[in-house]
Amino acid sequence: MDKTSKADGQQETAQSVALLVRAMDYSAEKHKDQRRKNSNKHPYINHPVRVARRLIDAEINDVSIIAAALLHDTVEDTDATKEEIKNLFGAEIASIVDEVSDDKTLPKEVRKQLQIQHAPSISPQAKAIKLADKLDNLTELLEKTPIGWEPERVEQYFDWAKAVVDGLRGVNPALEQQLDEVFAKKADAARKACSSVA
Ligand SMILES: Nc1nc2c(ncn2[C@@H]2O[C@H](COP(=O)(O)OP(=O)(O)O)[C@@H](OP(=O)(O)OP(=O)(O)O)[C@H]2O)c(=O)[nH]1
Ligand SMILES: [Mn+2]
Repeated sequence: MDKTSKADGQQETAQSVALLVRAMDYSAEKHKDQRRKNSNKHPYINHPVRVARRLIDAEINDVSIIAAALLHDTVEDTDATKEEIKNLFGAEIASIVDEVSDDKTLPKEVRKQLQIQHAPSISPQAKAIKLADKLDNLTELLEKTPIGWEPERVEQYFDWAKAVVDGLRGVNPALEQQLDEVFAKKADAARKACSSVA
């Protein structure tokens, strides 16, 4: 590698690191008063950071995808707007965040149905984030039930998430395999619960 391309590479790395730190800082600030819904009540920011880490573990290293993963719940769940994300992080990241954001002005039933409907046609970048998001929520759900969720609601979330995930398949075998393991564990737990009743 000659001197110029080495310097270019270092500058690119510095820009990527800066972008990721700015995305993490923005997300932490926006989610600062939110907690996860289960009895651990961990800070909400743990979830977007874990989603980003799950993508890295699945060998997805694209800076725009990782930044969008860190930001993925800001527009849906805080006062962040698509315009602000675009101004701060650029059109590509804003577009991915938009693709993974539910429109919270719509009734819940409609939002959930739209996720199933849209899953097959969103971009591969958005599909990867949604796979990691569902993997994280389902893994947490297997371990601990959110406060106030009856077993029936947990069942419904698993069934709905499976329908969304099936529409997202084809972008990352590692994430899909981990999701299949979670679905298998859930089915196993349900079988055991059934046989202990019988
Ligand atoms: N499993 C789990 N989920 C929790 C917890 N705390 C907060 N959540 C969030 O709750 C959402 C799922 O709950 P729902 O009641 O179905 O969704 P809603 O927020 O859209 O109404 C997920 O949002 P999301 O990330 O936007 O994903 P999704 O709704 O698109 O799946 C998830 O991140 C927790 O302790 N455990
Ligand atoms: Mn999420």
